[in-house]
Amino acid sequence: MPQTSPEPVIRARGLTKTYGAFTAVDAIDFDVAPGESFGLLGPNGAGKSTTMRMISAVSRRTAGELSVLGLDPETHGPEIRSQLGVVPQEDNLDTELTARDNLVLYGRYFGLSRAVCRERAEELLAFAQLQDKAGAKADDLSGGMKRRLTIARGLMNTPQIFMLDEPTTGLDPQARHVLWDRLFRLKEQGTTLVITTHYMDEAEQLCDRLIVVDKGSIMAEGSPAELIRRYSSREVLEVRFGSDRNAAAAEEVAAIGRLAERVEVLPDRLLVYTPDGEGALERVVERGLRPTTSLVRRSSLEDVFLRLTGRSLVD
Ligand SMILES: Nc1ncnc2c1ncn2[C@@H]1O[C@H](COP(=O)(O)OP(=O)(O)OP(=O)(O)O)[C@@H](O)[C@H]1O
Repeated sequence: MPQTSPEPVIRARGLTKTYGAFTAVDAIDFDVAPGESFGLLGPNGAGKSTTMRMISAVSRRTAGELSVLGLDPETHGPEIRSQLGVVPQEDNLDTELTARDNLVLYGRYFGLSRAVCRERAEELLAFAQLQDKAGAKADDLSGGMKRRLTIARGLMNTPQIFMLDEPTTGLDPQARHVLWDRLFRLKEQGTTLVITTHYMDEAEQLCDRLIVVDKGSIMAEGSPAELIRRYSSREVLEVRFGSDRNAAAAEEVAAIGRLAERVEVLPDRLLVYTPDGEGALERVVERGLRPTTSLVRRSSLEDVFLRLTGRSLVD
């Protein structure tokens, strides 16, 4: 029997948003399958939040088609919003309320009974590892805890699609890992996740598939591994020669035959894209070039972004 792919839970065709003469989202096409963890990866201003707001039925599209759970956000905003969980870029908790009351009150907005809200709040406090903070004012929680509480709050209505705008921006590495672990659990439970991020490692950790967006357009689409395969080499040799020597060294490195698929010159180092980083380093050294430091690593989404846009995504 031919395999039929499931109906997408989000379908965008020619989706566009303009603000006056400025085009923030420029005719983008994408589908999100049920249970998928889908990412929008791009720098600040790429149009990620604007796209999220159109999906969440809080901002109207200017042109194109958009369907969320089979419904048009233009005409079915309330129905769509009741099925979505939303974690905005900035935490907007009620700072004077306790962690528990933030959850209960939010559940009440969705028309859930007080008893259901209380039960669900306890479950989600446990999920967010905040049981011992249940009675603490939201304002007194750390940044990572506030973020976990915002995530718990977004799950109060047991959403079919969970939308997270830059979930870990501003958090320290440990807090980010705790949060990734929680999101990974949701993914395992089959919740569809839509995540925007400008962190490559976050996209690699959490997303089954992603679109790389820049200036309102989609530059590439695929799984992290596919994108790396398609747009980068297997390994990258990073060499530094000192800032005044990098450009000259780049020409010499590029001149070494069959050494590299591509050489990128960054202000502080050269990136040599090659199937064999150690071998490439040996040949650089054989040529009498003496880098001050060298490092061989696997290609990452950062390399994909650099290839696609000519710019580095790191702020
Ligand atoms: N209400 C608005 N009026 C005018 N321009 C806007 C408005 N909202 C967003 N923009 C512009 O649209 C572009 C895309 O913004 P958007 O917030 O979607 O980007 P982003 O990729 O989410 O980046 P960030 O992570 O900084 O939010 C930006 O140039 C932004 O200044």
